[in-house]
Amino acid sequence: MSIFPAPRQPRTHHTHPPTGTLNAFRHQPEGHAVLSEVSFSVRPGETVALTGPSGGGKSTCVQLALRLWDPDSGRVTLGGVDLRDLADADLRALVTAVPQRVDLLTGTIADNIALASPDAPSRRLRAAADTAGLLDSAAGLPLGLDTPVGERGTGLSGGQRARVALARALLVEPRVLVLDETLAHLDAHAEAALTAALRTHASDRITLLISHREATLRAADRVLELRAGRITVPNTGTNSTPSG
Ligand SMILES: Nc1ncnc2c1ncn2[C@@H]1O[C@H](COP(=O)(O)OP(=O)(O)OP(=O)(O)O)[C@@H](O)[C@H]1O
Repeated sequence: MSIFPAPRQPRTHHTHPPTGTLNAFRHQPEGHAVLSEVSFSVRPGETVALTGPSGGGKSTCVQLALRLWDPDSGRVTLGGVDLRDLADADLRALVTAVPQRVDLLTGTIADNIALASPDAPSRRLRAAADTAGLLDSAAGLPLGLDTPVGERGTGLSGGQRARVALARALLVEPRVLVLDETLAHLDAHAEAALTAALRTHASDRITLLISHREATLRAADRVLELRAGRITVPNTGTNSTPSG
């Protein structure tokens, strides 16, 4: 699985990207192969949706991109660099996952977005909130970023919390944003709209998202279906040309 280019990598990685192939991954040495010969590349700016039946290996795939695990054979690369060769701190700065259940603290929505990037200028914070849809009337927050948040996020809906979590992740400016059904708390229309907004504001950020919803899959550049640990429908997005 190759994700490229990594930020601040020399341009040569664009022209000679190595192929990242995940030959096999098992959760336990004696267990069944959860992923087999999963090989795909994602280009800067692309939004790739992973879909497929339960147990197909979607979460495992994004967990490998976060290096929660290492493949048994094969490799996962970012900008041509094997994730195993990146320092943990570098990897954490490059690849950010939005958790399904985000911890919110007492304060305002702005305070909560800023948590991971306290020094970010307010204009960037506002832009992240805007992309996450928190400034839209549809977000249902008349006080916007000044909306008070109770302990552990009380007072906010699941969808609003998901948007705050997303804005917090965007403020970090990761090169790879991972959404493992994070937006499932939103209704189908809102999830698709947010996916489309993320794609519009992607610049060279890569988004890997897991979703089952048709509208969201249509909003992605490319859809990969994982069944029993294999990609069964590679490169069949509705919006894109095939990736190299
Ligand atoms: N920590 C683990 N230890 C052992 N097996 C695991 C572990 N996590 C996942 N598995 C197994 O790996 C396979 C793939 O799981 P994974 O969560 O990646 O699938 P998924 O496509 O994301 O499914 P879902 O849509 O239900 O979340 C399943 O057979 C699952 O039981």
